[in-house]
Amino acid sequence: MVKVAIVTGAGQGIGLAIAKRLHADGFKIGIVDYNAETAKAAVAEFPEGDAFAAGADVSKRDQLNEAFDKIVEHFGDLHVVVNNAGVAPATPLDTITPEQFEQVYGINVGGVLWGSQAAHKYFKQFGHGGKIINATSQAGVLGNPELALYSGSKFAVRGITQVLARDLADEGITVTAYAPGIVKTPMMYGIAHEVAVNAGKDDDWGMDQFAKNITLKRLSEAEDVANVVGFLAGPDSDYITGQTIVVDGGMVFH
Ligand SMILES: NC(=O)C1=CN([C@@H]2O[C@H](COP(=O)(O)OP(=O)(O)OC[C@H]3O[C@@H](n4cnc5c(N)ncnc54)[C@H](O)[C@@H]3O)[C@@H](O)[C@H]2O)C=CC1
Ligand SMILES: CC(=O)C(C)=O
Repeated sequence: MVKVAIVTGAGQGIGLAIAKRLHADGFKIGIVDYNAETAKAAVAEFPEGDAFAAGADVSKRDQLNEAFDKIVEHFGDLHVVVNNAGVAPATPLDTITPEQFEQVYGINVGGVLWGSQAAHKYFKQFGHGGKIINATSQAGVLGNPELALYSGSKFAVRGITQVLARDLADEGITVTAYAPGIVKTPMMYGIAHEVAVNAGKDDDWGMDQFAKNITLKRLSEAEDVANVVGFLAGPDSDYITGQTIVVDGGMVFH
């Protein structure tokens, strides 16, 4: 049986690491990203025929549905959906604009809702269950300074995960979330830079603001997160639903 997983935001960073891990676990990989260039480069990292990219902005339901349609038509099935795409601008309270609110919630929350809807449609159509796995953050468990929009959106992802776990359980669908800590990706270096500029400091200082409370005393690799998502996508997690698994080296305990 061909196992198929879709990972959004898999053009780089955590999403790409997840796609590679799921491929190593035997999945064919559908990559959804709004950056066509990185998505194409990501596909080239897989053996010929094992990965397929479809461009979409996850905040746009029609675009995301179309991307799912293309991937499912290409591989013929769907078993796992990882709603990973997200954005994280630093947003000190007085600087927040309605446009930023719509962008961050549209992508981080809308992307999870629309991706879950599309997953549900295909799990029903194929008559088997499936797994929906959503990206939240340690900042979605404990409010982080200067991240009001981002933290709020990631709290919402945990809420949606819990509700969908209850709503879809009867159909053999589990819904879980992963909450990374401070991962060495373009996103995290971007946040550290913004916070540093706002404070008139350098980027290392910005990173230290987030890194100083890590119990294991090292920043996260994207693979630390991908390992957990591999578990959530596989059969060993079949009795887990509604939970957020925190993979942050011990920043928040909940
Ligand atoms: N890097 C970190 O320290 C942490 C990241 N996370 C979460 O993990 C997820 C992945 O983060 P990173 O890999 O670090 O980010 P990243 O910025 O390095 O990569 C994100 C990817 O998603 C794509 N993307 C962004 N918005 C999109 C949209 N509207 N439609 C389609 N694709 C879109 C980008 O093109 C990029 O390929 C995000 O949801 C993020 O919030 C959570 C906790 C910590
Ligand atoms: C970007 C993020 O999720 C943080 C700082 O936890």
